[in-house]
Amino acid sequence: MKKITVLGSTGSIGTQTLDVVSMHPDLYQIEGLTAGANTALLLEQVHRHRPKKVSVATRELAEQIRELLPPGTELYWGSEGLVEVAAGTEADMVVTAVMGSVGLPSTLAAIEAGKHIGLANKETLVTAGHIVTEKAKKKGVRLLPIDSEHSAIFQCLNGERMRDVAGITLTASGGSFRDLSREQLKGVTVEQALQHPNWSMGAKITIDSATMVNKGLEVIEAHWLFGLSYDQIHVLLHPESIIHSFVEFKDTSIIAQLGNPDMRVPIQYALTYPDRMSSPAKPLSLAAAGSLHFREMDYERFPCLRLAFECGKMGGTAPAAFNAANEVAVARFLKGEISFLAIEDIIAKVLDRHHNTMNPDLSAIEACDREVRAAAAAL
Ligand SMILES: NC(=O)C1=CN([C@@H]2O[C@H](COP(=O)(O)OP(=O)(O)OC[C@H]3O[C@@H](n4cnc5c(N)ncnc54)[C@H](OP(=O)(O)O)[C@@H]3O)[C@@H](O)[C@H]2O)C=CC1
Ligand SMILES: CC(=O)[C@@H](O)[C@H](O)COP(=O)(O)O
Ligand SMILES: [Mn+2]
Repeated sequence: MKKITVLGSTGSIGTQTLDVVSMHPDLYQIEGLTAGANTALLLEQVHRHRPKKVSVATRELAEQIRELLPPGTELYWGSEGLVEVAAGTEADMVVTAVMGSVGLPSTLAAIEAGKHIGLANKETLVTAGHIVTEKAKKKGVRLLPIDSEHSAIFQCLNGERMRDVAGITLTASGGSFRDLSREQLKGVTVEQALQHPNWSMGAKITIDSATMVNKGLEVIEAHWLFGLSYDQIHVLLHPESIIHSFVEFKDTSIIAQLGNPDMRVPIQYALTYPDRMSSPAKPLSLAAAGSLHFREMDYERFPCLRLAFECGKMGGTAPAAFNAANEVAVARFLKGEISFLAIEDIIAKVLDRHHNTMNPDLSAIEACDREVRAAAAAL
């Protein structure tokens, strides 16, 4: 019986992780769960999966649910609560499915405690990739990718030698506004931005897909996960999201991973690795798909992707600054405070003013995150 903790169990990845766990009750047991503010869903999950420890975003929320928990369930809150649930149970694996850089300290704590990581929270590697990967190596824990593109690359690399790899290509759907010109982007609404063509995901990542920030974060995530240089990482527009990504080898052979867009597949693979099990996902019929399409990435149309590559190559605190500016700008867009195109403006302005610190430790990254958030909120 594998023991699993899910950080962010009430979100899109979190609920799908619990779906996978529920399909295999003989294989998995839930040790810990955390939510932000959705206490109603957390309570349902707690009564179903009986974790030993749970956490919510604030003390107030914790007090609201204290009496409603099954006897013996330990209750925590805030960032310390996340860390306690991440590190303080007997879990073998922690699935990191919280949204944003708030996931960093708990992921580090889980690694420090020797837990294997099912990594959905890409912001963790973007902000502190050098620290997270070094700690994972030192502790001998696996960083098993859940992000669909990285799971695809991980699967394509299975049994291969990294020295034989020429490069990898991450596919990008283009997001909700793939076929709109920059002129047409001026009038788009939050509701339109939240209509992803292929995937049903949390609000923040759906907006990130439309700005192509998501692919930018994924490029940096891939750099750290697979130890590849930025010149070996490419992005290709693929509207159908059926080829999830591919690896090109030195002999020109390409190995790709394909499937209908369904996150339960990469989530389950992270849980079962190196085994595979049957899945409720709809099998892919290439005959039914008929044709797949590809386009070169247009970096003028999607400038955030270019910025992400630049920040990745720069290193230091630049990727953390890129990420924090984006988190604030997206939250402001979702609240209706700024336009869609202002997300890019805010990121670009923040980066223009950013003083890069090379090889930052955790406190330098946290300071950068705080400073950039304040700057991005004021723009
Ligand atoms: N959704 C997807 O298909 C994919 C997601 N990812 C990545 O996975 C991560 C999660 O994405 P997704 O599931 O879409 O996001 P959601 O917004 O759907 O869920 C986020 C989760 O984090 C919790 N949360 C949010 N803020 C806080 C906080 N301050 N403290 C504690 N918990 C908090 C939420 O709690 P609550 O809802 O209770 O407030 C929720 O459980 C992101 O990093 C994303 O980039 C990667 C690939 C695919
Ligand atoms: C499902 C998943 O992994 C998302 O990160 C997805 O990649 C978003 O799609 P695009 O960013 O390609 O629009
Ligand atoms: Mn992805």
